[in-house]
Amino acid sequence: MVEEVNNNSEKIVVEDLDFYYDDFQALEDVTLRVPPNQVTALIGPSGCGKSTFLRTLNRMNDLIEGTKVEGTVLIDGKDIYQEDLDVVSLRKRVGMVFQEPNPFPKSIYNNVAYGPKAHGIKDKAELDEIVEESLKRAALWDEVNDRLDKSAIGISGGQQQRLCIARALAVNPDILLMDEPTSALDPVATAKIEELVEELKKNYTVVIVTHSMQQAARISDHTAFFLTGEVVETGPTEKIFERPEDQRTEDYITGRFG
Ligand SMILES: Nc1ncnc2c1ncn2[C@@H]1O[C@H](COP(=O)(O)OP(=O)(O)OP(=O)(O)O)[C@@H](O)[C@H]1O
Repeated sequence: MVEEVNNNSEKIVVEDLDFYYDDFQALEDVTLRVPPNQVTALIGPSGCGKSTFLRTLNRMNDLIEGTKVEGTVLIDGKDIYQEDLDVVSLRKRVGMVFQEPNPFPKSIYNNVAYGPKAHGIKDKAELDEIVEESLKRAALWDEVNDRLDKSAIGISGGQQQRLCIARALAVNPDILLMDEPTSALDPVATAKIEELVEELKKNYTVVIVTHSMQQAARISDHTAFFLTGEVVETGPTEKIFERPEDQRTEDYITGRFG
């Protein structure tokens, strides 16, 4: 089912996307629109292609040998799979946060400053400002501003995950991809990340994979339900959860399978 949309208002437009790991087809004919400054949740049973799909949005799958993509992914109307596209700047614009917090074994400051430095920013005052602003946006500044030179490995898992979010924000993306960002966290740390996601959508377009339907219902505006590599249904989260059109969506959200 394809939702009626106004193309001009879409941040990401995916049309007829197929994806292969060698001979195995992991995504089939995926068509999906992601609206700007909203949270879009990808839900569905394990192995249905959510993470694979997420990684097609910043070409992270290119790093896996033997993979093949067919179809179209437009970001702000531009095809991100066109041959001469600069993948480094694509990944700068489309940041990513993973399931396990994965800070670098460096100081808190250098975790956040790493990306801007790699992109050529050398001025200390400018870096200081980026680090502070990114940590504030990731709702971590108040907890770590007195120990920026301490190792990122010494902070809690929830703080590490917010640090990874700050690290992604430091290179000024406009889209943030989150692959089950709370699955390794306790309920308190999870609640903080969920609150943060709500806040982030004011400035960023967020696409989040989650195993938790409660989480999708709490924090997303749009939801796409994936099943064996296909998008079965997509639409406003409230509609998907309260009035799904496809029986398979209903079965999944009511816990009848998956
Ligand atoms: N690097 C890879 N090489 C080969 N097959 C892969 C690879 N990564 C994923 N797959 C396969 O592609 C399919 C989709 O996997 P994917 O991780 O995208 O699903 P998912 O919905 O995100 O699952 P989960 O919720 O368990 O993370 C699965 O059958 C998986 O085994």
